[in-house]
Amino acid sequence: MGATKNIWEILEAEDEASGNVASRIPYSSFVVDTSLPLPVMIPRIIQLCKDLFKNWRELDDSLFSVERVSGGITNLLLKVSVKEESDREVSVTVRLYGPNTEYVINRERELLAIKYLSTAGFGAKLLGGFGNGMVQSFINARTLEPSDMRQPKIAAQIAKEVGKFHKVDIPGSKEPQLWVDILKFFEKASTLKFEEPDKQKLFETISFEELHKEIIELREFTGLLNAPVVFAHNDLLSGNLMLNEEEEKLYLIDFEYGSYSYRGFDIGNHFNEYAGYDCDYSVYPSKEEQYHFIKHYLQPDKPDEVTMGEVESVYVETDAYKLASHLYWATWAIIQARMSPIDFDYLGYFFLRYNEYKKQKPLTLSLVTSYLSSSSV
Ligand SMILES: Nc1ncnc2c1ncn2[C@@H]1O[C@H](COP(=O)(O)OP(=O)(O)OP(=O)(O)O)[C@@H](O)[C@H]1O
Repeated sequence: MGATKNIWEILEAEDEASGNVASRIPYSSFVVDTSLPLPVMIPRIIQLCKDLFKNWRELDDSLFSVERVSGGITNLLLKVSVKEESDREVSVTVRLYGPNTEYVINRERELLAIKYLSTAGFGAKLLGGFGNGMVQSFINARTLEPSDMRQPKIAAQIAKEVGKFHKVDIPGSKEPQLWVDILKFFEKASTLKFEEPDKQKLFETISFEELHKEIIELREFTGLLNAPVVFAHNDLLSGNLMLNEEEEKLYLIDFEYGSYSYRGFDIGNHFNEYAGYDCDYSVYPSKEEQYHFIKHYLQPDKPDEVTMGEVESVYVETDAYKLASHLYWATWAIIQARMSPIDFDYLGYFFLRYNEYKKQKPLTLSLVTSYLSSSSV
């Protein structure tokens, strides 16, 4: 928890140095025990909100209502609504970090990203921080389902928003983190021990030597593309896309995995997510659907004027880095299988992603090789 506080101190110092004190985000050292049942937790959440926001301090607890927001598998997300006046209700979300999430999420990187991305108009506004979580604005929109993402109009909206997101400048190092993160996951995953004998047995069937070789080879191979590096979301699954149809406004949310990375990774990873948690890769977008997305990504106002050369280069990068996305989430899943309190078959998920990686690899290698030999990359 101390580490989280340090990050807030750094952000505060940055604001002070840049004279940006007016927009300073309140921080409370309050910690909410995530194992508490919701009725016991509610008064603590109200107390936390009062501690953070001065204008709520004098309000009676009966003016607050707290409910669980469904959908999150990593964190506990609550909606707090406050009747500030008889005709004015304000809602915020309170996110409590899930136990052990620090093994796969760099909170410092996440907070920096939220700060700059929310200023650039992406995601929910950051309103406050506390010992084991943060408070953000509540977004009035529906969360997408995997099947929504391939609807041409929605796909174009997503592509356009991702294109804008990739243009945001986040201060600090611009070194791509993809392989650093995959290797970090690998180091942790390869040294785990499971208490449950069944899980340990299944874990022992994983060849870490082979997995390591695949990671290094794919890093070398994708490196040949010299692919552009952007600040990438890295987790563009349907649950992280919210759409307000009336306002035609699409929100990219949840920047937990955001980092500088290859644009093809963000797009290939998004396409892999058409398959949902069931990993039905038969629904991976067709070449035509990918071109539609890529054209809107590259030129939202005049998608038909994008040159085929530009479309083809993003298409090839996407296909190459979709393999990296399988390796990323496969190694991540091994750690989750050991660390996450969530009842999900993470080891099964590892095998689904790794097997798909092996299945797709020959086709992708031949696509990239013929692209490289026909162009002067
Ligand atoms: N600011 C917000 N306003 C309204 N709803 C939100 C907000 N943030 C998240 N949600 C809803 O909560 C769900 C889970 O949020 P989020 O993805 O941030 O949590 P998570 O625990 O990191 O989940 P996962 O691990 O599945 O990505 C979203 O799919 C969305 O439906």
